[in-house]
Amino acid sequence: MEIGFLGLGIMGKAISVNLLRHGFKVTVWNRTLSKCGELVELGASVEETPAAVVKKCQYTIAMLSDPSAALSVVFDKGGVLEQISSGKGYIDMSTVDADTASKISEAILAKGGQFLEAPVSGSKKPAEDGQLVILAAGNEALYKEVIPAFNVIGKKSFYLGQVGNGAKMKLVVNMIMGSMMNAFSEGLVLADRSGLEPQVLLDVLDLGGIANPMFKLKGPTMIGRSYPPAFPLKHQQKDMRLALALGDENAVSMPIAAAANEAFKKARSMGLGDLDFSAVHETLEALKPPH
Ligand SMILES: NC(=O)C1=CN([C@@H]2O[C@H](COP(=O)(O)OP(=O)(O)OC[C@H]3O[C@@H](n4cnc5c(N)ncnc54)[C@H](OP(=O)(O)O)[C@@H]3O)[C@@H](O)[C@H]2O)C=CC1
Ligand SMILES: O=CCCC(=O)O
Repeated sequence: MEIGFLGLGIMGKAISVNLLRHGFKVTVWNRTLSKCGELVELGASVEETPAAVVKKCQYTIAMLSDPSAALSVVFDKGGVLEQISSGKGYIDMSTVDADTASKISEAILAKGGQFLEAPVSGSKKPAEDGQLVILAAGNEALYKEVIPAFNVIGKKSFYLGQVGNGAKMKLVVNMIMGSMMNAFSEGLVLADRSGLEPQVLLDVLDLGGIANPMFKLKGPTMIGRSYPPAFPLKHQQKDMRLALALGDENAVSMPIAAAANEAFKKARSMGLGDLDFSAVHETLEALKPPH
């Protein structure tokens, strides 16, 4: 199966490498074209525009930063719409809102193409290891056709029905995750300031009912105040913002998510947007060195 891949950031690169490793032919494009070099060394082909990738491949996957990037790659000059046609499938794995997914879907369908949104749960390491959770919605026939690729990319795929449901599910999950990360940060600081060993707190948490892979993975680096980016904080804040807008549309009050969003915004204002989202820890006053 020949797959086109648009967007070689943290996730796009990891997913493309994994597809190549499993014998898929992959043709890549990235806005900053120089980032394609590493993939070429591993056997990928490169094209100079998203349109050229779509022209060459029956199926094209995109993994882009946010709604504006996802729209630009489809609608701008040299974009996906110029070459999408009957018999071609476009699969957008970027985390966006339901409106963005619907706009893209309508445009692709109007050109005779097939569309699937397929945001993912899981970060850099699960992407490298093919252990993502895929939240697909849209054209069910296309979903079935690309299952061989999804089986390599993820450990489980969900088909969620109409376009928009994938985006909504992903935003709900990340809203919970962003809120948890803030509570966890406060807990680490509270333990430290009240004379407890944060590492012992991690051990206690890991044995109880709120044990989870995120605390286990991020806890030790947060204690060391190191935040190498796996999931960039600017993207987590984008997801909180989009989840809050979904809450707004549905009249769901979300005071905890709103507070978490403020903390991520504050972290961005401190210049921490490109670090891992666990860097929200740095917003806590108690962590800062005394003046
Ligand atoms: N990292 C993670 O753990 C996870 C991320 N996600 C989601 O996946 C998506 C990608 O995340 P991630 O790989 O971490 O992000 P990165 O910031 O590492 O990569 C973003 C990608 O989008 C491209 N891009 C940005 N703006 C534009 C634009 N205007 N036009 C064309 N391309 C553009 C970048 O190109 P360039 O190289 O030129 O800047 C790059 O390829 C996001 O929606 C994120 O929320 C989902 C699950 C986990
Ligand atoms: O959108 C990013 C999700 C990160 C994760 O699930 O660990």
